[in-house]
Amino acid sequence: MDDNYGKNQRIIGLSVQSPPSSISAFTKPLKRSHFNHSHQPWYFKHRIRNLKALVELEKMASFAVDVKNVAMEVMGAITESLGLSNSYMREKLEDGMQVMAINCYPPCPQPDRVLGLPPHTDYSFVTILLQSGQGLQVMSTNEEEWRLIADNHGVLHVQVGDFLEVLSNGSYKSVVHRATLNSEKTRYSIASLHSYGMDEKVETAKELVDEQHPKGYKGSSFRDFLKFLSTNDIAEGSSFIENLKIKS
Ligand SMILES: O=C(O)CCC(=O)C(=O)O
Ligand SMILES: [Fe+2]
Repeated sequence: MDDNYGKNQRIIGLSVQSPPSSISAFTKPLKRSHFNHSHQPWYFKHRIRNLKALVELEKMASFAVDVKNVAMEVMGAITESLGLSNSYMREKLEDGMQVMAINCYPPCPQPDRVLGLPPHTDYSFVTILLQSGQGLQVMSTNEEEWRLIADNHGVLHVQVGDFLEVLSNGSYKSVVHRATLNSEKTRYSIASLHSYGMDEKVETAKELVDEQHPKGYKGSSFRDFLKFLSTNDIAEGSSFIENLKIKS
């Protein structure tokens, strides 16, 4: 069987809201997008050529703004749950980055033999995912089994990423997840990953560090993550969060 059959065809749009300027933007695409970086550049070229595509792009932009608002709300509630204020990271997150990954998984005749996306964690504080059908699986907290996330139409799935594990000093754990395939129909997902700006380091909140809870993670930025990506293969099991852990 062709090894790539049914595998994720990923199209990435990056939105950078603070300098240095962006690779490609979704949140205000008609004003300031430049789709010069994509795993499949033909996609955007094709899409922005006609009016219908522009309308779709506008829908995507408005979805991106809505999702960002959800992420802001969720992160406010999470920092509160950690005993920090609701606005603890509001400004940095507001001015930060939102990466939208649109994933397309064509049907596969032997879905048990191939994965759409291999197990990984996301670098983000939170990832918010919309899926067209089920396929996302998360590793249980005891690391013993994969759990399928139900496909409730239109429901947003919120998932903890590496930066939240760092900020919370390990109270929140970055979720290991993967995408599985099915033999019947193409599945789409839109993942929205939220973080600080390119060079803003995420540090463990000092309020969460004491003698019983020593600082467990090195600080890092989105650029540090990109550097890590350039020399490590996440598909082969390299883990950014493992790399940030301070070994005692
Ligand atoms: O398609 C999915 O269900 C997962 C997507 C994902 O994990 C990602 O884009 O990082
Ligand atoms: Fe992911």
